[in-house]
Amino acid sequence: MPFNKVAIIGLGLLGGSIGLAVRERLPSLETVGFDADSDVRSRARELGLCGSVAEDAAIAVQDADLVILCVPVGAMRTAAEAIAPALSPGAVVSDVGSSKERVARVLAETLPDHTIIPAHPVAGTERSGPDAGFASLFAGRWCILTPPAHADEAKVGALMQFWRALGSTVEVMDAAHHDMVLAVTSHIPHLVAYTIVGTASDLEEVTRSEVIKYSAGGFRDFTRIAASDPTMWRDVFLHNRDAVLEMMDRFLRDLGSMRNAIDAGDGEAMFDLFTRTRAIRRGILEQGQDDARPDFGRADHTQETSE
Ligand SMILES: NC(=O)c1ccc[n+]([C@@H]2O[C@H](COP(=O)([O-])OP(=O)(O)OC[C@H]3O[C@@H](n4cnc5c(N)ncnc54)[C@H](O)[C@@H]3O)[C@@H](O)[C@H]2O)c1
Ligand SMILES: O=C(O)C(=O)C[C@]1(C(=O)O)C=C[C@@H](O)C=C1
Repeated sequence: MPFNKVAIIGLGLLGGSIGLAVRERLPSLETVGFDADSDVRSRARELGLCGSVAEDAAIAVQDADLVILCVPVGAMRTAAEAIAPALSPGAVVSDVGSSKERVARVLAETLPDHTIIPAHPVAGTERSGPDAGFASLFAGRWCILTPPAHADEAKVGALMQFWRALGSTVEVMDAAHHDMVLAVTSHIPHLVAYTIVGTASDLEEVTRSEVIKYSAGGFRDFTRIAASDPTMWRDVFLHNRDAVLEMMDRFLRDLGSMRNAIDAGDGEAMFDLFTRTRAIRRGILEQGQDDARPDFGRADHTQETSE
């Protein structure tokens, strides 16, 4: 492994999972963690998420050759400012933020003299906080790196090696392209889930108890997604604004077409779309990519919220 010491800033679902995965898969790699919330730092120590948990971000990154910012995308600047004075000159600074272009810009502005290689492990659950982390989160999942155009290739290769060691399949992508793809595959689906659950709970005829009572099927899947962390997702939509708006306009057009088909009794249009989307689902399953996260439902830490 090309790294000796990794500093993990932010010890929630992502940071905690990285710490646990390193302990399991790269036991010789030293891990130091930090979180801005003192309760999270205490809990991270109890859970052993990292080899040690520092009381200060600057102390955590001292002598680290890899620093991973695992904070909401809106907190990246504050987190980067806090580590700036103590970073080793040769350290690789990365992150796990769900949107990439603006985060990359913020990190480059805040840490102009350092190697920044943004990353996004496309792996998560609706849970957050230090108790949500688990070692197998990244196994068999994609991790997308979005290095700047003239990034040091050896350092990009080292970061790839790190994520592969945690079980991920690594892909390199342009940050703007990443943001467009993730807008449609992750960000808008979350927005749809938040909205449909909100709409259902707002309807006067459908009382909250009925929403819960009849949510055994498709709606229940939406409630899982809609239980995702509000801070994280507010920040994603504030940061990936342009790509989300572009993809949302397309989605709204397509939703409008479906509305027209229903209004006109055009069963053929509906049948065609539903047949096409069913084939997409089958294709995903044939590639061996189920929609369940690794071990989902088999261990306590991955069970649904509120159960
Ligand atoms: N949850 C997911 O499914 C998922 C998946 C992939 C990537 N991500 C990305 O990972 C990042 C972290 O998400 P998470 O799910 O682990 O969130 P989380 O809420 O579980 O953890 C975030 C932690 O960051 C801490 N924090 C906030 N500001 C800080 C600062 N300035 N310095 C130090 N610590 C700070 C918080 O106290 C919290 O403990 C986000 O950028 C998110 O977009 C999330
Ligand atoms: O499965 C879930 O609960 C997730 O929301 C995971 C998910 C996704 O949309 O795929 C959410 C945000 C991330 O940036 C990456 C993964």
